[in-house]
Amino acid sequence: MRVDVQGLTVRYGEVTAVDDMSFSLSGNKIYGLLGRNGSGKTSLMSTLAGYRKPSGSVQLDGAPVFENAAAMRQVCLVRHSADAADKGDKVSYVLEYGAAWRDTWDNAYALELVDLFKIDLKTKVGALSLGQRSALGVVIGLASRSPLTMLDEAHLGMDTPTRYAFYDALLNDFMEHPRTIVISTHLIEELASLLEEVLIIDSGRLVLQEEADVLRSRGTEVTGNVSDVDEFTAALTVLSEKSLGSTKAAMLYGALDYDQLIRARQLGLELGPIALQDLFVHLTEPVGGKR
Ligand SMILES: Nc1ncnc2c1ncn2[C@@H]1O[C@H](COP(=O)(O)OP(=O)(O)OP(=O)(O)O)[C@@H](O)[C@H]1O
Repeated sequence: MRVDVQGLTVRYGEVTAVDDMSFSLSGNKIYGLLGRNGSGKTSLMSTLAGYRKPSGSVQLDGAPVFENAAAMRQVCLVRHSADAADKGDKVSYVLEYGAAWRDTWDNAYALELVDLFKIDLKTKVGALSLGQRSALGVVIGLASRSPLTMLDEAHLGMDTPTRYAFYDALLNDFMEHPRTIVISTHLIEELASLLEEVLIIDSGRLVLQEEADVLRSRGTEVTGNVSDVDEFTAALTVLSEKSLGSTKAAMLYGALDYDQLIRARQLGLELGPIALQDLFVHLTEPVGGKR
């Protein structure tokens, strides 16, 4: 599903959560929506899902989503820890409701995922742990097979093995059933390898939208002897550094030119792709104000 957003602003009284945002998603990719706390991710996704009237335009496959039942049936937004589900409902009822609402729902797959995440169908939502509630949200999100599926911090409270099971399920199902998936997360490195395109938002504004591989090529990780790395990076933009004994790794922002690549080789430095997380930290406003 294609998504077109034009001049979108979301305000809560004095607070501008989304500030004149415009972008398009060509579709059938896994998109990472990255942004610091309060940057506007949830406000943006709920507007894309048609939950709030947009100031500006939000179109899904060329049609406005707000007050458009047919378009809204094509969308599944899973907020963290399945908080939209009624705590008194049994898991089995939540799945039935999911099935009734979505034409693309795959019930056999939903049951497979419930089994994978070890969720008892007879348990009431309120009796599930935080991680189990999140897993239920993921079951709904994936089994819906919605042409636009948005997962907003869907991993909240999941332990590490469960999160990895979620990432595997997501990737496998996406390969078999390509669709537009938007994931917001603060665990950037864990999900980085799944993301094909990345949108970074900061204070309600789109900072960048780029293919994940292109984004990674905007920086370099340089590893070698502490003194060699220090010499090499002296005049460059260093995003972060890590030292272990006599070895140091520095994350650099900006592409290296030919002479710098030659110098790195002379010094015996190893060059590798930069971590998405370091780029993200660099591109968004630091905690406590401007750099
Ligand atoms: N219902 C609301 N009433 C008033 N202000 C709100 C409301 N919902 C969100 N906001 C404000 O809008 C801004 C964006 O919030 P939003 O939840 O969209 O950000 P987010 O990027 O999803 O944050 P997080 O990563 O912490 O979940 C914040 O300043 C927040 O305080």
